[in-house]
Amino acid sequence: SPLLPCFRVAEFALALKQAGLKTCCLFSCFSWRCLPCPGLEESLDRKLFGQHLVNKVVVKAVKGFLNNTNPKKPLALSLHGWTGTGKNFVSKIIAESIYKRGLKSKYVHQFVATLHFPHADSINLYKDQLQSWIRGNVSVCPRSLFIFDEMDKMHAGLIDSIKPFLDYYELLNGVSYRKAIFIFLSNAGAEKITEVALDFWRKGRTREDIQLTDMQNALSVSVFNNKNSGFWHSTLIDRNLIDYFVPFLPLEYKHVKMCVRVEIESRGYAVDEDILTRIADEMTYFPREERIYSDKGCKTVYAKLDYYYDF
Ligand SMILES: Nc1ncnc2c1ncn2[C@@H]1O[C@H](COP(=O)(O)OP(=O)(O)OP(=O)(O)O)[C@@H](O)[C@H]1O
Repeated sequence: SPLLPCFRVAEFALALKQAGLKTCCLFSCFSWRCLPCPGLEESLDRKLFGQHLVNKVVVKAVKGFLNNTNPKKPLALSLHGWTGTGKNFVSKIIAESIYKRGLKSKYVHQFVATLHFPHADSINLYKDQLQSWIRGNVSVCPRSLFIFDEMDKMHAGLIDSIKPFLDYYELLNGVSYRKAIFIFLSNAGAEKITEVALDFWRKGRTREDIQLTDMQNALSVSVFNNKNSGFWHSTLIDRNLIDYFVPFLPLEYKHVKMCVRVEIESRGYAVDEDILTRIADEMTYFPREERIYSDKGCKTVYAKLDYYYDF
């Protein structure tokens, strides 16, 4: 039965409790979903539009990692793409597939570069704080998830301070980081991704023909060489500590319409096709001649909805 592992975990937890053992594992097991991530693939298929590469890589990476009882290093995913194409959205779906409380779980930790690390002259302080924060949280629960947003705005060098945690060490000062997951989000490489997508479009090939191999080398090089990427001179790439570069394609008119439809339905209103089209038409698209890709992805469609519907 697919529920069997759940019962096993519950039985195990109960046994530990009866034996008076209050361990982190006990708590973390209770707040996990059943492995291996039953909802991840289904959620991505249903909720994420126009990102066939993302579905493929994320499911493979996360499921594979969670199924491995003895990983040699923590999982490090680097999500790249244009604004509003779903990077935060996918992080949320991953968190929800692992932890019952999703992003609200106490084992999920989010950092936003401009919010948490705003001052260049405090970089040494941030390095210390970040290291002790990660160390503290992984000591409490090895299955912790760390999400770093706006990596392209992160001061060069800061991210290097977490390098030891991403590496292949069995233990660092008595703590193993091998079961943790690190997700980095950034706009770096978005131009390169768009270039590849546009090239396919101009050649009359479908978007779904784009393969990971069309993207990955180009992406890693462009991110590495971009001084503003936050990964610049970063030993994370240098030492191959990023397991997967995940490219988010720019969203087209039809995807914007899908986002609007979902939002109207989620607010419990009947979909008015006319309003839906008008909202999608109001978004701006690039490049200037072809006008294929939404320059804000799906990001601002929700605000536009408020204007048309009297919610
Ligand atoms: N590919 C997509 N499929 C379905 N919904 C999407 C997609 N992309 C974006 N959205 C919707 O738009 C919202 C904003 O997207 P999100 O915050 O994930 O963008 P982002 O790529 O993280 O942008 P930024 O780079 O500006 O942080 C999401 O919460 C989601 O509702």
